[in-house]
Amino acid sequence: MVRVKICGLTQVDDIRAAARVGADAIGLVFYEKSPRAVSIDQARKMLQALPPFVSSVGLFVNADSARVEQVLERCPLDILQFHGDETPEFCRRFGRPYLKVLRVSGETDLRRPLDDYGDAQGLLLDCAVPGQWGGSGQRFAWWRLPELGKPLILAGGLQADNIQEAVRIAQPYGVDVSSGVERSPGSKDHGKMAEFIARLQGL
Ligand SMILES: O=C(O)c1ccccc1N[C@@H]1O[C@H](COP(=O)(O)O)[C@@H](O)[C@H]1O
Repeated sequence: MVRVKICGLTQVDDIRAAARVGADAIGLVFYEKSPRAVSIDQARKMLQALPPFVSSVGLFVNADSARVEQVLERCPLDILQFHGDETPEFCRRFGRPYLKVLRVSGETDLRRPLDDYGDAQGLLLDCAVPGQWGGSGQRFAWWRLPELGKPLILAGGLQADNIQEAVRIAQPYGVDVSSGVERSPGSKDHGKMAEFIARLQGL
């Protein structure tokens, strides 16, 4: 079964719903310019509602180390997701499991980034959209991802209607969805979250 992360949650109710419908991980956006950004206080409350065996991921975009440390001091995050131009040195500075995001538009040689970010838990592939860091709802041209000994996670424009095709083509370790399960930016649609996971289970 492909692992699922639902990202960009902003409400305690969304956390409970994501866990109920079977998400393996939830993502909280600590990037102030995102419509899905959460404050540290909001994140703490949401994480308190997280049931066991569901991982929490904190998403950052070119944050400075002090900001990441400040979040980590107050929020018990399991994994960091670096969605900007962070260097390998920066990503490993916190001594926490992390995912590095690569923005791609189609078939890309992943060996170099895998070497550079050799201690990452995995690489997450999102669609390259000029002027946007992520959460764009845009997909890239999927291709069969190679076996390179590191989990590869597919993101970018995923939704219930295309998730089966995406997984059949790319065969990723996991998928990450945000805008495809929303009614408006930052407001998750619980029915769409359930449908997304049901389609994956139907594969
Ligand atoms: O969600 C955001 O607002 C966001 C902002 C900045 C960087 C990344 C962001 N979200 C991540 O982008 C991908 C794709 O999202 P979508 O499913 O196409 O909406 C995903 O990893 C989100 O977590």
